[in-house]
Amino acid sequence: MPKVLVSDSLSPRAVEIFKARGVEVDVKTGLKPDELAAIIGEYDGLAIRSATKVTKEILDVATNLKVVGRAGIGVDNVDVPYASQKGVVVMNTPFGNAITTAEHAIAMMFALARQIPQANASTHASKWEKSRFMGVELTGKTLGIIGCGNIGSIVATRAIGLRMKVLAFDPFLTPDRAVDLGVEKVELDDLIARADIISLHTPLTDKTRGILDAEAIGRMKKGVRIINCARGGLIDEAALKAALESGHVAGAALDVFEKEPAKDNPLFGLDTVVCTPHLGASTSEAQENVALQVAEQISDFLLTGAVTNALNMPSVTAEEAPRLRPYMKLCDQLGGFAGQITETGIRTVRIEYQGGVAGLNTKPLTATLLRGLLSPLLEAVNMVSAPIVARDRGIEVLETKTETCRDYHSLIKLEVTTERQTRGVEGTLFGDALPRIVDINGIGVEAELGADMLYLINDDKPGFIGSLGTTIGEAGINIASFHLGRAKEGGQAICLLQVDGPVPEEALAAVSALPHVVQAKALKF
Ligand SMILES: NC(=O)C1=CN([C@@H]2O[C@H](COP(=O)(O)OP(=O)(O)OC[C@H]3O[C@@H](n4cnc5c(N)ncnc54)[C@H](O)[C@@H]3O)[C@@H](O)[C@H]2O)C=CC1
Ligand SMILES: O=C(O)CCC(=O)C(=O)O
Repeated sequence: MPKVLVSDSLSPRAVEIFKARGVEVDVKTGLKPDELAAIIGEYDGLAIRSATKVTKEILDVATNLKVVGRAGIGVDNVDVPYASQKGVVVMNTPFGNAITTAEHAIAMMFALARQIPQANASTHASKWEKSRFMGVELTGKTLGIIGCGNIGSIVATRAIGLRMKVLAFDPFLTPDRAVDLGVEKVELDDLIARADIISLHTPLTDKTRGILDAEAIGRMKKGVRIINCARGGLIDEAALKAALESGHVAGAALDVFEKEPAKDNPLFGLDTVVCTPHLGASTSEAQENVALQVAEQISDFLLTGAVTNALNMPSVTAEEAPRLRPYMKLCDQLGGFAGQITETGIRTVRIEYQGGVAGLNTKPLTATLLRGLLSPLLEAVNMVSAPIVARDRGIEVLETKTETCRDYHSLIKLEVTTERQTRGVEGTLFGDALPRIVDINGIGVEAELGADMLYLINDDKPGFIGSLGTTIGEAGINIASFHLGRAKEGGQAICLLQVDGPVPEEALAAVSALPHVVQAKALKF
């Protein structure tokens, strides 16, 4: 039974779901990094919010970990590239808390416009300062949204409902989507110069870090108000403080801070600043949504192999997973075969899916082929990291799909071009379940791959098979199955032998030394 750790406070629904799905679950919140490191090795899955930091150090000792599920959107508390290297799938729940967070941004906008928190504190203090809290009306004001994805676009539609004019800066926002939303798509400089209120809704990346720095703030309208319910590092806090103190910025509403938990921050104590402790996602509805989703996603992955909302792996639905499984086995074998007979640097990998398989989700199949191909050549490559490793090494991966297939229901062709040559291997499924290699370098075979194989390229000469059998027999190796193929009579031939155990080096050397042998390799699957 797979075992999951819930290390941040999640709705109890998550635990109920894990248990109902047959996943063992422990809840241990508030762990220090060394405490998490001491126990993480026991778990197959980890369910988190933002408090747990899934660092390199944690991933290095997470020897059984297969999946990290973030009950929420931002995964900046997870070292995703390193998790990919380690083969750990990282998932989030991209929609579960979007409405709630957008509503928080709108609430912050009202809080700023009418100074509600300050007026509330003053009234509680029996001051009745009616003339101190002169607000601004939102109707007719211009809201500039930076990052118009899930949350930004919900904020936009709510703001339009408030009769505001909405500008959006987002390089990935299409003009059609902007029209559908009713926003004006603009460049950042334009937004900064025109907005009365600016609300941030981008992830924190190298490009967005400090997107509102001293220079950007300096170019804003005097009296601008700024809302940040996304991530702390998006605003230069020192620059914001200076602009608030000079009166250039009239107010800021911040849910997120450069350093969290924010117990001590340069902006604390300023009368023009409204703060909440990263509450954007904190409604019972959103927490229920994300807990439920993350528990389902983690359980699906651990129990069925279905992949939903992963940041570092192609999606596989629960329906697809059982159909893909035999093809994944075939891809593993095709990739592993090609990888083990490849000796020089790979330049190009061509994958062709023919027939029925072309209609399936082939992304996980390609990831499996690449894993199989690269595993014999590189250490610790897995399905998650293989496509990244291939790209980083400049290996061109070309994928084509053809719905027709001449001889089989489905055929997967893998062709690998190295510095020296191009080699190909093709495979199919018998009875929709049993992987078979049907072609190696243009020579037809029909081979089932076992754990230990002996692969030979030889000249097609009389007596060769006999001498091969004798040599192998003398080495004490039992042959389980024997597959032959040749290009033409007397031409180049291949032998693929399934043997009962690893082929010792001396036996391989004896086979290699036989007359007519061009190449001999011991393969493992
Ligand atoms: N305060 C809180 O509790 C919460 C905060 N968040 C934060 O909100 C962020 C946004 O969430 P979603 O809208 O769901 O994400 P999303 O991925 O749907 O939208 C983000 C948008 O930012 C855009 N973007 C990326 N780089 C940009 C750049 N350089 N300039 C302008 N736009 C850029 C993207 O194209 C995308 O449309 C999350 O990354 C997370 O950090 C999310 C949930 C709760
Ligand atoms: O889990 C939380 O409270 C924070 C939510 C958040 O920041 C996110 O989903 O990105």
